[in-house]
Amino acid sequence: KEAETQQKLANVVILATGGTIAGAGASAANSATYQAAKLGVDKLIAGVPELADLANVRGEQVMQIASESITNEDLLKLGKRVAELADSNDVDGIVITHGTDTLEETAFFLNLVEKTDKPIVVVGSMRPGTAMSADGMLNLYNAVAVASDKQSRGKGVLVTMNDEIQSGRDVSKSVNIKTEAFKSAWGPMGMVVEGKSYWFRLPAKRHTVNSEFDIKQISSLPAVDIAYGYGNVTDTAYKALAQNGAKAIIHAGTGNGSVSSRVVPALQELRKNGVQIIRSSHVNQGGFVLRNAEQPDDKNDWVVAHDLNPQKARILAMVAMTKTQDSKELQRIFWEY
Ligand SMILES: NC(=O)C[C@H](N)C(=O)O
Repeated sequence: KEAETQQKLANVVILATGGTIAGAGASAANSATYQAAKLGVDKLIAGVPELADLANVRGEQVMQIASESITNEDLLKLGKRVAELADSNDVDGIVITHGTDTLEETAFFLNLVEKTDKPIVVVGSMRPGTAMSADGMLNLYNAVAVASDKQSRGKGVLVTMNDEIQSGRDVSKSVNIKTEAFKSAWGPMGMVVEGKSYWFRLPAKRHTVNSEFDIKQISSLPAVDIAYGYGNVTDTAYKALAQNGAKAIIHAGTGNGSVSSRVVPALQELRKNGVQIIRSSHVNQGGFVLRNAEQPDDKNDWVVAHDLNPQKARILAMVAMTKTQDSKELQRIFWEY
């Protein structure tokens, strides 16, 4: 009988990378003061015995770090392991436990480069498992529920936080401390309640199987950095980033991705020297940057990130620049993904 149910259940692999979901604090009152990335994947799985009702779950520790310390090499390592698992016949879905600080970057990266329609779900928590009202257990349970559900196929990389199913492309950590931290300007795709998913919308942008990018073809990512726009800004950071080897600079601009008149000449000069300039917005939710609005992008040969926030624009620029150095191609990619 047991063997029969095991056969019916989906096979889900949990790839653990660290973060607060694997964190531990000194007391149950420590919801914000704790060390991230302490617990191994076996402990995470053992902490939620109900996972066994949803899927045949096994775990792998890919790394053990707080997500603010994730590097491009870590992204590639994780991405390549996800692709190997997605290719194997005995894997139906993949869950990645991850710190929340850069979770949106990893989720978007995987959304761009994994050539599979199998569910890939990235999940974290805002409180460590040792805290009162810890959110990791339920978030993980929901992630495994979504990853083992056939309905989740072909919807791009997903994120399950706070009972919601979000698109890995759109979602962003918009609040810290609170458990309702992850929001998308375009709304969640669905909800998970008691291990069952309820879907309401689909992503309109290219992803996974419809993406022109493939992790198997990517061996390194180019240097792309971000500089912040604010009152009284100077061009120092932009110039320093370029001097340090940045192939593209994401302008985390004010408002519509506007650029201070004190910075414009430096960006025009950098572009002439081959550095791509990509205008995005650092408004907290729902940045929306259009070509030639605020700045003459056609004349300057700059690119706009449209609705992608600066950290997501960095991910797309890196992936795109593994294939093209042409600013018009880059702009096409920014419209399509
Ligand atoms: N809530 C968290 O996971 C935050 C932690 N700093 C991390 O990103 O690893």
